[in-house]
Amino acid sequence: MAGSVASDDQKFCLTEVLDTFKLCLSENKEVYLEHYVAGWRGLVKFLNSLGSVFGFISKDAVNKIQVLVNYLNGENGSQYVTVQSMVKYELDNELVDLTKRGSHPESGCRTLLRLHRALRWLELFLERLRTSTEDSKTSVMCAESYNESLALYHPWVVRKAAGMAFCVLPGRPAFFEVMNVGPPEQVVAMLGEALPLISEVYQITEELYAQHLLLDLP
Ligand SMILES: CCCCCCCC/C=C\CCCCCCCC(=O)N[C@@H](COP(=O)(O)O)[C@H](O)/C=C/CCCCCCCCCCCCC
Repeated sequence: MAGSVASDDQKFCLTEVLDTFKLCLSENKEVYLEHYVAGWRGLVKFLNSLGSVFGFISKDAVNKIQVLVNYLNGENGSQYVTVQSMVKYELDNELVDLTKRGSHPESGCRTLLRLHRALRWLELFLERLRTSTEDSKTSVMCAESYNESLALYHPWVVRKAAGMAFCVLPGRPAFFEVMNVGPPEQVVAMLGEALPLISEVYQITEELYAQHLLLDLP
């Protein structure tokens, strides 16, 4: 099975990812960047356990996570505690390329936007997984979710490569096993718990970006 090659510290566990997404929201519904990137790190572990064909996707996600981690650990790290404070800081200090790529090609705002769009893919995919039946195909669920979300922002060549990678996704039983939660009923229950959290983080970020006209950052 694809997941068995992962060493223990690299082994994915959906429960851990769920825990990080639980920590993402502050009392006043701000999104903590530290936990947001930790959630993505957990998901990348899962992706890596599916094999090297997903390497180009994993690499892009890791690069983007690293950009945000560098901001968090950098001299202005206190401005990057929440997505809300990051947006305010970068906009107030003109650190975002708003219409075309220029002197800030890797702003926190545009980098997070790419992961934010991927979070929508995740939400759609997990909902399909949750409501799927034993004979549902993960490749089809993944492709449909991708076409409704991330694909809208990707050029043909990326869409093509992603489509080819989806074809080698393991079937639903093996996929559920890699999720490392337990029997299918437990996976479905866990997904039911995870989805509202992921949706809330997505919605809050979406509204913040819409309010500041940041949804189309180059
Ligand atoms: C809970 C268990 C089940 C779900 C586990 C899912 C694990 C997924 C982990 C990571 C997902 C990858 C996130 C990819 C972020 C892509 C960001 C992006 O759009 N990047 C493109 C644009 O970047 P810039 O050029 O503007 O800097 C970049 O061009 C992308 C390149 C790579 C291709 C991205 C394809 C994304 C497909 C997402 C589906 C992943 C398939 C996972 C299969 C389970």
